[in-house]
Parts: sequence; C-alpha cells; structure tokens
Amino acid sequence: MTQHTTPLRIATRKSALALWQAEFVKAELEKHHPGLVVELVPMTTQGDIILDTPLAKIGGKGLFVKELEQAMLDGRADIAVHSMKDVPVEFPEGLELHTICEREDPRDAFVSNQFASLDELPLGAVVGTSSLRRQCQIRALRPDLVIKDLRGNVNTRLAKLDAGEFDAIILAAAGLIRLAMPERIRSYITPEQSLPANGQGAVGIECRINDARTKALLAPLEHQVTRIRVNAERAMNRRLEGGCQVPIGAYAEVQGDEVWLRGLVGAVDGSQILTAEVKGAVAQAEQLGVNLAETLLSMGADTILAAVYGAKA
Ligand SMILES: NCc1[nH]cc(CCC(=O)O)c1CC(=O)O
Repeated sequence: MTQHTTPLRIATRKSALALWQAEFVKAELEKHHPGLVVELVPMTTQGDIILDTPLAKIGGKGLFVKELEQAMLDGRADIAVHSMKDVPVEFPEGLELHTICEREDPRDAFVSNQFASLDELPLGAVVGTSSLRRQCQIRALRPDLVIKDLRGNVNTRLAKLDAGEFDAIILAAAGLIRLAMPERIRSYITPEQSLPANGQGAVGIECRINDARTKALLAPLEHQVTRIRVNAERAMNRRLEGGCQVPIGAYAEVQGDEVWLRGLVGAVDGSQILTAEVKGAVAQAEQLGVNLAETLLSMGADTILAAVYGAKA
C-alpha cells in the first residue's frame, strides 16, 4: 500500500455548496486512497464580498476563484474544487483544470411555494433569477412574467423566495440535490424549454500543472462521459467568447459513440433566441462545440453578444 505522509489540501469557498463539493472530493479521495489525509482550507473570495451588485456588472465569475488559485500557486493548498459552470475558460499560468467528476442532474429547477411549474404561473408573476441565460429563455417562453434580479448563495435565494419577494425562482437542480433539499424542486425545466449553462451540475478540480503527486491522486475521480459533454459545451462557449455572465446555453449528451450538442444565444429581453444543434463523433467533441458556435455566429449571435458586452462596458 502507498504511504501518504503529507495531507492534501483543498482550497474552498465557504458557501454551503462550495463546502459540499469540497467535502465530496475529500470523501472520494479518501475512499480511493486509504490512509490519505485530506484537509479543507476555507477562504473568502471577492465574489463573496461584493454581493449587492449584479454579477454581469462586476466582471463575472473570475472573482470567485482568484483567491483559491493564488493559494495553490503559493503552495497553501493543492487543489480547488469548482462548479464547472463557474470556471472561467482560461487558467493562470501554472494551473490547470485536471479532473472532471461525474455530473449531477444538469437541469434547471422551478422552485416555488405556490406554483408547480412555469406553465402554472399566473399572468405577470414575479420570477427571480440573476442569470441572463435563464432570463432570456424564460422571457421567450412567457413574455408576461416579471423577471427580478436574485443574487446570493442557494440558501439566501431560497430565503428571499420564502419571504415573498418572488412567486418563483429558478435554480440549478444540482445545487438543491447536493444541499439535501430535493423537495424544493417543484418541477424540472427541460432542455427543450431552456438550455442549461455549459458545465452545469459537474464538479471540476484544478491543480498545479507540475504537481505529479496530486494528479496521480486525482486520477480515479475522472469521469469520461462527463468530460466529453463538458468539453463540447465549453468549447462552444469559448468560441463565442462567453467568458463571464452571458445569455448562452449549451447542453451535450452522449449517445453511444455520438455527441449531441445543443446551443443557444439569446437577447436578454427574450426578443430574439437563436438555437442550433450538431451531432458527431465523441472524439470530435471540442470541434463540434466550435462548429456549433460558428453556426450560431453566422445566424446573428455576434450582433446579440456585441449588444450584451456593450451594455456591460
Ligand atoms: N452560479 C452559482 C452556481 N454555481 C453552481 C450552481 C449549482 C450547481 C452546479 O451547477 O454544479 C449554482 C447555483 C445555481 O445556479 O442555482
């Protein structure tokens, strides 16, 4: 048996979901490597501090990972665990996204104390979400609904719903399942109604590129089918330069040796929604993502995205 002398340290945010994900990876590592000691290094990020400004205005997701990455570069931690949908496409020099774990349910969830589904919401009901992607797709389905900004971690968002600020809110099903609140999911929003974000429901692990010991320890946590799906989705986003908060949906499924990738770019007000899909060999997953992005761009996604980025600047 291998001797494990030094503990492996996980840099993590302190939100319930981040801690769940870190604990999950810790448990997986300890299961695969008996004797290994895994420690959590909890930290606060800029994104956790600036909670009152819409994400799209403050430069997006990078704010949630910078401190974790610095800790790895400084040797204060060895890995960071991320929700794949929050991981920027680029990594700082010396770090890489090394492992993608098996995906939880990737769908969005409809959450409400009074209504069972989007269809049952009365005319003009108030729906909470801070995601431009969810906003534009819900507006396209139900132009009568009033969409209100909703930020904070999962528990904060649920508390705002319970306080009566919204008739319903939209959250990732994965978050509610992981936090042991599946009963909060009144219904699932199907990919046909609204495409999830790239990487939604998948957990990824970042580490130092030159850290062979950590990489060997992470190897059993890799999930091949999830990687193929997330690679296709992220390649589409990358080609669209959808680095931060953008009205882009991407969803891949693997059927046998084929990938089926669906993509969407929408105007935030729901006035225009472009959708396209592509099928091809698993080995071509990333190329399929790029191709689908180019199809969407040729359909007019470039104009829509330029308007979104222009509004932010
Ligand atoms: N943007 C925040 C975020 N990042 C990951 C999840 C859920 C879990 C996941 O997608 O892996 C959530 C909450 C949500 O969107 O409701």
